[in-house]
Amino acid sequence: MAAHHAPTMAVPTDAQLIQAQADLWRHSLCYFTPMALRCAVQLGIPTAIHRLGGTASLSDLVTALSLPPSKTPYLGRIMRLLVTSGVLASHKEGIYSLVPLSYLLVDGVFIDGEASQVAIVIAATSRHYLDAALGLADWFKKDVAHPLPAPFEDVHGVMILEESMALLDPEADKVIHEALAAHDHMGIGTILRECHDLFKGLDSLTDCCGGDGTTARAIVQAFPHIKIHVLDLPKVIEKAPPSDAVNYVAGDLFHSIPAAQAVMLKLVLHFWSDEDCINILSHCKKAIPSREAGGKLIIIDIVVDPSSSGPLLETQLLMDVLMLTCTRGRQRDENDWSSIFIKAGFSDYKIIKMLGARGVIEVYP
Ligand SMILES: C[S@@+](CC[C@H](N)C(=O)[O-])C[C@H]1O[C@@H](n2cnc3c(N)ncnc32)[C@H](O)[C@@H]1O
Repeated sequence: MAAHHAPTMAVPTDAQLIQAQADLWRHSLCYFTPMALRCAVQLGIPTAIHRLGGTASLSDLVTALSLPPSKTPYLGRIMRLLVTSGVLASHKEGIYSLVPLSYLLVDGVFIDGEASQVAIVIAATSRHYLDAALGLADWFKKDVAHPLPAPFEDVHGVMILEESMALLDPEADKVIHEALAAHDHMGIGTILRECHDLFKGLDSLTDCCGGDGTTARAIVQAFPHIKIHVLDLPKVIEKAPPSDAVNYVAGDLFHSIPAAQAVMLKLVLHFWSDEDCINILSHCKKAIPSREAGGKLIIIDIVVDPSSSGPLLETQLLMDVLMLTCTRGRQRDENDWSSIFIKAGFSDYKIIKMLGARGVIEVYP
């Protein structure tokens, strides 16, 4: 018979139990916040508020969005949750306005290029993501041989961002790609303003997995003397807008990376396992000169800061569980980064700046 161990925690007091139950309700139901956000985006609420001059009452919104007037009180309840969770503001009872977050959900918003983040909301709250997350417990119980498929692959039988996903559900695949583009396009303007020295003095740069070249074109606009190569898969390069300013290279980062003084990996490594990252980083090392000759890698990715707390750490951890659920990659803290740099043969690195949840890291051969 199993030995009976005394519980290590004392029975909570009544006050603690009451609080615990309320907390449990919140933790079990807080998925309604992203659902309300999805609803607001699908109805076009941020765009409507913007077009109405920045503030709107419920009846303004019902009219602007051609909703049945009978739905007005129900809409008010969704709006109340969105205000409480910081997605919208309401400085005067019944009047709603945008906050920076909801400004990013206005159609056609332009900040250093197209900046709408609507696709991220739609992809992150899609059935494909939710079904993958619902499969987590079953995935944990399976003892599968390496390479371990992500829960997304386990549930859907296809890999996210691969051709197989496009064949399974072209519409969902399109949404996921749009979300990725929205995610990637944000930020280079800020990086150029906040980390100007990052590119100063470089004569050439390879943007490894540089997508359609949006980032590279922004860099070359700010630093016209830098010769930039953009490496990505042939299917991506084929669709990239023509540009005299950048040299597009269709290829595979596991095979060869165009030589340059610096190689940049922006939002790339979180997608790959440590083993793959070490392989990628070793290829990058071959593409750059010595540290004395100015050789370096520029990595822009989340740097989880376990010593922080609150919403920023929670965001980083949610992004990590997203990676766990949908990819074979992960988000890394400084120790994790340092370990893969050393294993790939680099001698040193420096976190140049943290920009929100992301860090800008220079890695030296
Ligand atoms: C998350 S996106 C990063 C885009 C870009 N760095 C940015 O920040 O805008 C990842 C990119 O990696 C590319 N990619 C995936 N596997 C690749 C491979 N084996 N070789 C080259 N590029 C690859 C994808 O096509 C995609 O454009």
